[in-house]
Amino acid sequence: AEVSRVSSAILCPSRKVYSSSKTHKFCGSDFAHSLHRAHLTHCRRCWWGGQGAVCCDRGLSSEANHTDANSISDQNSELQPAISIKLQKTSSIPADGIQNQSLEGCKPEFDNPSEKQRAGTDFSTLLGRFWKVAAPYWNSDVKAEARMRLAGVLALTLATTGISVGFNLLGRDFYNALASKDQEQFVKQLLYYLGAFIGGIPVFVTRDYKREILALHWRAWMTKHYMQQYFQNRTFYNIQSQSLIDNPDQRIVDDINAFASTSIGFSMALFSAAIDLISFSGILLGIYPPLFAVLVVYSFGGTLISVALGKGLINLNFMQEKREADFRYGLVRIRENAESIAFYGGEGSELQLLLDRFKESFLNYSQLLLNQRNLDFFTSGYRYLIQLLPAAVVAPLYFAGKIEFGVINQSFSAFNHVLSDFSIIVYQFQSISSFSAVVERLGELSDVLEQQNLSFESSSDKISHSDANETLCVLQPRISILDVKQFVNSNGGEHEKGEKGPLLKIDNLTLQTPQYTATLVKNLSLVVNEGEHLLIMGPSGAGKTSLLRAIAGLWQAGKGTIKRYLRYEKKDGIDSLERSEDGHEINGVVRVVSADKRMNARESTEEVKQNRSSCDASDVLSNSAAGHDIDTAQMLFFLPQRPYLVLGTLRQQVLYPRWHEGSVSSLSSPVTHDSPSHQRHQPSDRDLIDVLGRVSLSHLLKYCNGLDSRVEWANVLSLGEQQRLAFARLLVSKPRLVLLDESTSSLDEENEALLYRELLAAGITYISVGHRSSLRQFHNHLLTLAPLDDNVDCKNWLFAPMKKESTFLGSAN
Ligand SMILES: Nc1ncnc2c1ncn2[C@@H]1O[C@H](COP(=O)(O)OP(=O)(O)OP(=O)(O)O)[C@@H](O)[C@H]1O
Repeated sequence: AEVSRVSSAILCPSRKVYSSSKTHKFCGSDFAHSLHRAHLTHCRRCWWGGQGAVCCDRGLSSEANHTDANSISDQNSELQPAISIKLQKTSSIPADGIQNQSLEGCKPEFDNPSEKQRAGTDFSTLLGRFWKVAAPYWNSDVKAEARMRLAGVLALTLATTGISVGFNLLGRDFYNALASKDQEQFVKQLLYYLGAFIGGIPVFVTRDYKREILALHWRAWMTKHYMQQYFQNRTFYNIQSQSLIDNPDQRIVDDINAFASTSIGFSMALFSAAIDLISFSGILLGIYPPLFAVLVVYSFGGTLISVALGKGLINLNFMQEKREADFRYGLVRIRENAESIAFYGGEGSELQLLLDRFKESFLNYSQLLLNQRNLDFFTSGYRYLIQLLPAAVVAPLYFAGKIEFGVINQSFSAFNHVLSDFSIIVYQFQSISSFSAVVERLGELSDVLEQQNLSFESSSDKISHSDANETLCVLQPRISILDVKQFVNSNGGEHEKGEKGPLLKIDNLTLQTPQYTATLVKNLSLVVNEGEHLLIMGPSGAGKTSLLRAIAGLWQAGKGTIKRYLRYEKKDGIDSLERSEDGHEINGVVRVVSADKRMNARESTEEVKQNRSSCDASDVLSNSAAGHDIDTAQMLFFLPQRPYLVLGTLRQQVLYPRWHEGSVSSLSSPVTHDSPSHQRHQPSDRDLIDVLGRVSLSHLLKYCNGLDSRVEWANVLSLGEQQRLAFARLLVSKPRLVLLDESTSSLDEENEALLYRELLAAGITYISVGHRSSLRQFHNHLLTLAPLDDNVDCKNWLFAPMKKESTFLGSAN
């Protein structure tokens, strides 16, 4: 899409309305994204209006060529020069209309990015997208197998064309025998015909079967490929939290399926059309050359008219897919939140919301049907006229006695073949339009996945695009997250006796929301040592959960460093090449910064490549998602307020998220020191039952018939039970550090104390977020966050040791 359409309004409270005056070759979401990255969306308040509004506060450099005196560039911007782009004042949106629409904070992203791009997808973009989506499979590690299958299908298609030509010749002789009342010849031709059917039909059936099989394998490969990218570097999370595209699930399930089967179908149709054209054109030219000329004029005229009539169908099909997916998603949400809705008595509102969604689908489909009807008026006439056309052209020759009756039938058959080859666009226009929508949706998904993984890997945090004279250059500050590998001593001990090393160091951290729209924490520095538990408090919305997100690596917008000392490596395995400049030795422990995020990204890519090599339909489901930093995830655990319960058995609930690997840390081994990943083992039933007992959930075993019973856990368990189950997971996994986000909020004080005691006993260090003052007694330090005041340039946090008002920790230690 063109930027001038997408960002038709760039609006700011203190400035006027701008739009790009020039067409850029960026699609809408790329552009909007780039603006976000460039910190152009820093305003706290902005005005909205028009289509695809992007609000900005600073960042456009003074190099920008403005036609208005009220320059949009911000001389105070820390980030300039960030972007060089030609701008002009737009008159499309009245200023009054805008100023009446003030919103709290900037809207971070388009509501419906896909919808903003609807206007401008041209044929070459579509073709580019098709190539981008289709090509990887044919160049992948399974390319030899894929190409062999394709060659087989092509050979069968060729064979079926040959058989069709044979039928055509047989038909001519058959009708000639009939017309000349030659019974002997007629019976002979009839037998030939039957023989040809018996020999030919299996070839047609086998071709169709092989074609479907090829499409299935292609789909399997693409599904795995897209899912790997979707899970890599937590892209699924970014897509959701930043609303990058709508309904990725539908794109992965339905669109890939449609893409693979339709691509194969169309390719084969085109291939057989080309062969047919060559074979039957000869026959037709041999019968009567003017007939061929009539056919060419007829089919080209028909194609042009159908393209003109049906051009709106592509967009309508695209939107139909989206509307249907939105409607289905709405219903899924009802199922997931049935109880809350029932408690609220929200049926009426939900019904209305869903009906509104369905209405959108209905209206779009009505429009689609209208367009199809108009196209059908034409295509039906086009189809029926060909019943008469060849006979009308050739009949004078027959009446003049220049050709036999069988030739009329032969010309009719050849005409039909050649015409349907020439008219492939007319006949298939509706399928082509829905296929184009599929290509676009998958192209968008592919762009977003690529962009996410690219931005993750980009070492300079600088993304630039160039387009002829226009250059968009974006600076994107991000928090550095360093995973520091620790090497255990040969005696298994990590530190000198009594020494507690750091688990987490935060250095000068400024944290912002993912689209850089708001700053939540400024210049935070703190250290969490092993066994020193931190409580984070502060008013709602101050950024407590967001800080945990940053520590977990989910949010990286901002600056500063977070170092996590969570990974182990055997000391014997030290590779000198792994040591970075930061590597140094403290108290006999070698600490090496060896696994920052970028390195993980490269490792992940390698892993994905390896996984790709073994991709076939059978292992699509068996292979685990690649590209996740398992070691760190193992050592760092996050417990949200509302635990996520998987669809599975009680055993799987407790072992989540590692049950598929069969590798969790030993329940009997000490947590903090000797737990390199290779020493983990699958906990026994006894271990699991024991751990359920420790979190007061033994009753579940009786109530639901053992560890392997399958129940809709999220519906059956109370929120407090779910929170206790989450603690059971924690005790099984035994991470070094756990982030607890109000994860005991639904529990009574007694159970809360019980769970914290278990954590202490297991030697797990924790960082809790909470509002209840009862939590204080379980922690050594308190971090208090306050909402950030933009007008005051000072830190909004206080980090201090907790007063010894309770003896809980002292007695526990
Ligand atoms: N994905 C997001 N994009 C933009 N802003 C967000 C996003 N998620 C949260 N925020 C905003 O960030 C701010 C901090 O949110 P956070 O969840 O960290 O608050 P909190 O201190 O944990 O609040 P509470 O105590 O109510 O849970 C809020 O103003 C919230 O609206």
